[in-house]
Amino acid sequence: MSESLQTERKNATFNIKELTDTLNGGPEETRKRKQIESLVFNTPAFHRQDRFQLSREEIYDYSIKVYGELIKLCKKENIEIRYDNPDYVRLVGCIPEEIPVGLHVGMFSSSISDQGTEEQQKKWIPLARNFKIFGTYAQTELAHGTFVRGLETTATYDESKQEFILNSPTITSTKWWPGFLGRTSNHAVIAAQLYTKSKCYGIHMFIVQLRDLKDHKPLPGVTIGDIGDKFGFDTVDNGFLRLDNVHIPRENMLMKYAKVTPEGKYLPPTNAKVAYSAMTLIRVVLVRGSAKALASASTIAIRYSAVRHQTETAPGKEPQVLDYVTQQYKLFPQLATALAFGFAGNYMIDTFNKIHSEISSGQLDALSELHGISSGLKAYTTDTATAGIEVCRRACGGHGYSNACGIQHIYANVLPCVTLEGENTVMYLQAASKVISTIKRLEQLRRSGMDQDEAWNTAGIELVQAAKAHCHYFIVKNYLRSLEKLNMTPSLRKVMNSIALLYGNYGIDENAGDFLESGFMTGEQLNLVKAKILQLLSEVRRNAVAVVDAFDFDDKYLRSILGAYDGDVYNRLYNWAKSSPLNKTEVHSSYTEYLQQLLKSKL
Ligand SMILES: CC/C=C\C/C=C\C/C=C\CCCC(=O)SCCNC(=O)CCNC(=O)[C@H](O)C(C)(C)COP(=O)(O)OP(=O)(O)OC[C@H]1O[C@@H](n2cnc3c(N)ncnc32)[C@H](O)[C@@H]1OP(=O)(O)O
Ligand SMILES: Cc1cc2nc3c(=O)[nH]c(=O)nc-3n(C[C@H](O)[C@H](O)[C@H](O)COP(=O)(O)OP(=O)(O)OC[C@H]3O[C@@H](n4cnc5c(N)ncnc54)[C@H](O)[C@@H]3O)c2cc1C
Repeated sequence: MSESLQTERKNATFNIKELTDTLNGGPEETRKRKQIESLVFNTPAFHRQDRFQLSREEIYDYSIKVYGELIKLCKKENIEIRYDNPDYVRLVGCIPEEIPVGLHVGMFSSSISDQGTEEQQKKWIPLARNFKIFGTYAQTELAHGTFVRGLETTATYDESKQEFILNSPTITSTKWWPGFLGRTSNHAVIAAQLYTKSKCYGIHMFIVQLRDLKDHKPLPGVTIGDIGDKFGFDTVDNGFLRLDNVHIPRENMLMKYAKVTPEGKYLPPTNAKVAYSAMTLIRVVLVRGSAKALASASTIAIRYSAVRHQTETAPGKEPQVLDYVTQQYKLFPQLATALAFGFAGNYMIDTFNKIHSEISSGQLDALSELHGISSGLKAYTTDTATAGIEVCRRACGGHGYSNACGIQHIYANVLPCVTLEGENTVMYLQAASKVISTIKRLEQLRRSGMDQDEAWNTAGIELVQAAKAHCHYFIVKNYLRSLEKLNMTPSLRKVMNSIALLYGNYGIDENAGDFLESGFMTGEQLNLVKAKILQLLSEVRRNAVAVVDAFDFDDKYLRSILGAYDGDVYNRLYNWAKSSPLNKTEVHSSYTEYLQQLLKSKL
């Protein structure tokens, strides 16, 4: 155990277990979480030492193995695989890889349970829940992702056969990006333009079988594959799909809201956007996912900064890097942001569950409001978390650039979330639409309108800024309100208040221009904010390691040599480097193949 970390933990002014229980929702929740996590951490199949030395194909193969192990484990422990089952969420939450079950449960199954009729749910949900079929959610196409109404895949109703015929009419209509589509899934919920009696009724969702259940071969009319290597998400076979006259029964259209009768008559839903429900769920999940990712990166960087000593500040005295105010200014706001986003994630899940049950009973009034706040928070938290994770990585210096740091994989897994489930700029504009549309509606009542689209496009930058400010304000307010509601001992509350105040003041300092421009604050007041930040950094310093310990991330989850609990960084780093495949032999074969000839040649 690193002496520095031991000292940090001894100096803490609060009880670490109390904070862990507070963040988990109580000691019983902590016990349940640790019990569930031990199932994963004690199953060797979930952990490969050489995971980051595998080829793309080996990594995919490994992810499918983990998929199978997870399903077996859930069956053995009688844990129902549902995104709204807390034990399942705990279990899948401690597996750091993106694995096929995410899309199958989080989008394929949830689309059917949210938008399928009773009969459709009775037929498909048991098949999905018992993994008799593997599904994904195929909406995005080669040329359209954001503009859902512009998707080109067609589903044309043939009343003589009471079937829909699905087609990819153009190269640009090729489904492109859906996770686990390329090699894994044998079914998909597919978004397509619905045609009946030669009229188009817009985007609707259809269950389509893609592969034979006996030999997994693509069915007739289905062309399918992986889209190739990506920046990250290397366990995921994001795929492409083309459909050539693929016939499905009428009953495969998800018809809880919109319907097509056997005679081909279209019956519209009360709110067409209910078809987008699966996206809203994932946006909600991504808020909490961003918090967890930033908390992981903060844990690694803060522990490492407590272990790392660098540069003499007095003869013979090399301080911990964490004692530099610049290092504190890098890392402590990330720690504060991770906590703030965690509380925002809890709020989002609670709000989603409340509105989701209303929607399930047919009350769709709050659908648009849920969409606005989930879109805005998804954009704001994923943007901020990806930037903050990179700050944490850079704060680790040279070793932060080694895969032994562990932050790279966190970053690579969170980075696509600024795009998937709604490109963030467009998502901000969904939050701004609520704010600005009310103001514009008032303006339009008082005077004749201008060209709305031109005004909207011209004001796009301010709209995004308005949405960001709205989200930031919401997160600060929710953070403080959440702390007020929590029972904490005075020692813990003092620490948590300092961190929350740091988050608020840091946010003002980072956006000083807005506060000055709006006249909300003067330069002198902003100087007070900067002074407050310095004071708060020194307050947080003493407890920073203890606070990240309270996140209670197992070393097997963090997979970080720099951020391991015991802080034995240098020995581990040396052994990790020696185990690199490149060091298998004393002399690499490239010497005899190439270098030796070079040395001998007369060049
Ligand atoms: C359990 C979790 C497991 C795993 C999670 C981890 C990782 C997941 C990994 C990968 C998953 C990735 C999956 C995907 O990426 S799926 C594809 C995602 N694609 C998108 O997000 C597309 C983004 N675009 C849109 O959502 C829409 O096009 C739009 C930008 C919102 C515009 O929609 P459009 O139909 O054109 O709307 P308008 O005609 O402009 O009308 C606006 C009107 O509609 C309301 N609205 C829009 N969307 C929704 C919605 N989802 N819910 C409710 N209401 C919605 C909007 O508020 C507005 O209402 P008004 O009252 O103002 O008219
Ligand atoms: C790792 C990963 C996994 C994915 N998984 C799935 C999946 O499982 N299923 C699925 O269906 N899809 C999936 N996607 C696709 C993803 O949902 C889309 O990429 C995303 O919705 C963005 O759409 P796009 O790619 O068309 O981006 P575009 O919209 O083309 O974005 C390009 C640029 O255009 C700008 N822009 C676009 N529209 C506007 C506008 N109206 N106003 C202002 N600016 C605009 C954007 O801000 C952006 O800067 C995945 C993507 C990734 C990266």
